[in-house]
Amino acid sequence: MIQLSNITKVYKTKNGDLTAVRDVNLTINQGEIFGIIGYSGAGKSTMIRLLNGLEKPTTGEVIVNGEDIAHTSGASLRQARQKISMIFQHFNLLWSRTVEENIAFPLEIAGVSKSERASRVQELVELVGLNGREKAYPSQLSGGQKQRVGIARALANNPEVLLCDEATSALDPETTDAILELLLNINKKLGLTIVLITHEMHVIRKICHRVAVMEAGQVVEQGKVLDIFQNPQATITKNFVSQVSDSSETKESIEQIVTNYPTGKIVRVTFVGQSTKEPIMSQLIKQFDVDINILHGAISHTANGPYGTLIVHIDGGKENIESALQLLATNNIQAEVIERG
Ligand SMILES: Nc1ncnc2c1ncn2[C@@H]1O[C@H](COP(=O)(O)OP(=O)(O)OP(=O)(O)O)[C@@H](O)[C@H]1O
Repeated sequence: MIQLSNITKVYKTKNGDLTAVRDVNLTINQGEIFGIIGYSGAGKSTMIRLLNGLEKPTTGEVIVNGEDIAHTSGASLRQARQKISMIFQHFNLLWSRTVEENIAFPLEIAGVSKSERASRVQELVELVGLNGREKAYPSQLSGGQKQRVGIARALANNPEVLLCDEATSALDPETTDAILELLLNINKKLGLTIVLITHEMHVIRKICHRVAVMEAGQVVEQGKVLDIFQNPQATITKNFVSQVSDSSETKESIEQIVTNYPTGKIVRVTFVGQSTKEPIMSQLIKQFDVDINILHGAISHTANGPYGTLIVHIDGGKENIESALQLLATNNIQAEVIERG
């Protein structure tokens, strides 16, 4: 559906060349929700602008729907871009137009007749849950409702790809979840391919099927969201994962236990699928004569399925602890030592 091959983007600035994106290769499949996560300056906005042809790569190819966006211009670029829609952090609504007039705007530009426009707008209003708010102006809407207008407007001309530029970053946590649910429903209902950029791992966990992690213009890690949560490789990915896995209380209790119990190891154990059903902890205690103290436990849900995390303090003889960790590994259970006593 979307193929980025060897993409590099260099901006010419008055201080010299600045490489915003460096040698990126990505494939995004039809109908998937793909997330790009990174801190500020990582190159996410540049990536999204490359996907809709607002920026041209310095080298490389951007294929969307069979069309080489990077090497197309004029009428054929405009035509290709009709199939690529976008929603924004600050909604970018027309403030002097009502909800229904905002949604109708791209239909007017596309030359859709007045009666067709009216029925399409009503369909979209229902799809995004704005019934009864058709005549309201953006200033009379909550942030979540404004983003619903943004989504309806983006879907008006039946795009094949929806790009989301930090679409929930200006919203409170509850509204963020409601908007993410809406995007997930739209993806399922319409089979729409969604590409989103964010700096929040919560967004990735909640709706994305796959994710690419960007740092200093490069994709340092990519894969299925469940795999990335279970077994993050790069340091930056581990930081993002701990954003949603470890509460501040857990961090405090880890610090406390390290002070109080200077021996043993603190280990984050991640269970997926069948492994959640095995009584593995009691097996470790019996078999290796170790003490296990549970510090934190949680089940998290991703678009690929649930996974469970336990943070435990394992104490006992050095060799026994090693053997216990070994047993987890042979059972295909991820165990990461996060602190050594
Ligand atoms: N038009 C431009 N001209 C020059 N440099 C740019 C331009 N756009 C982005 N950059 C630079 O490219 C790098 C990547 O920026 P980009 O906006 O893509 O990152 P980002 O991950 O989206 O960060 P943010 O969330 O802060 O926007 C930054 O160093 C930025 O200053």
